[in-house]
Amino acid sequence: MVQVFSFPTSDDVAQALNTYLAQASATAIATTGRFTIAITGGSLPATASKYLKANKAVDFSKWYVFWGDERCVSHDHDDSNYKLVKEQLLDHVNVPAAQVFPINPTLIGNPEEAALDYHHQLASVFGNGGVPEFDCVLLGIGPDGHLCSLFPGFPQVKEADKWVTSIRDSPKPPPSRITLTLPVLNNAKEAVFVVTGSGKSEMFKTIVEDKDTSKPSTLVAPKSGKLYWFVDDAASQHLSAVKPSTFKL
Ligand SMILES: O=C1O[C@H](COP(=O)(O)O)[C@@H](O)[C@H](O)[C@H]1O
Repeated sequence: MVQVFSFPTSDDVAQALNTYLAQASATAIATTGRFTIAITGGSLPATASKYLKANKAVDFSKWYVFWGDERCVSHDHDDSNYKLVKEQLLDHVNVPAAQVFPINPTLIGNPEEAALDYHHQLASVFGNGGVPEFDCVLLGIGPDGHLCSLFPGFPQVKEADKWVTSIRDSPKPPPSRITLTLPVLNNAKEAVFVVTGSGKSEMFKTIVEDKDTSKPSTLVAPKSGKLYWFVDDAASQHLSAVKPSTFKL
């Protein structure tokens, strides 16, 4: 079930995400005792965390936090997606340090090794038996239609076996990165995109309505069928055939 939820403002998106994530977390914890989530960088962490970080009903002690992609920089670098999520969310909530899985900072000079290490970090939580099954992957889109560090026309988009891959020539700086692959993203129980602002409105339509498969974001199609788009009206302004749904859980 693909659903687009469009809200008047980005603040409304932040409030709805708080509601959604609180419920998704509670459901997963009631079922499995934990909530596993992959979070990306860019503009998403601020929107997703705005209300969530103060939500006392969420049991963050049961969260296991991974990154959808990471730039090969130190943890305190301004380009670090870890730093971003730490400052926006993790510094404000009680996720145990042992349940937070950033890139190994000793391997940032070697993206291939860092990707392999990240595979092992995933395996330490999900086991080696099969593709990790996140409760939720929280994703953004780039203006070119990329997601995570899967860029249009780059071979990483076609990766069919590895859970984590690397890139040394990212068209968006910094050039060296690691990223979860589509097999992992599409094995998530729920995939949630967040898009705000008019700047991405054309690309949002290209992905959701035109289904342009040259854009990596179009290729996110969880086997579970649960794909949600949380967007503001500025981002959804060009939709015509796709009608946003009323948000309710
Ligand atoms: O480089 C990246 O870009 C995308 C999109 O970022 P945004 O700033 O356009 O929202 C992001 O999802 C990804 O994690 C990041 O590494």
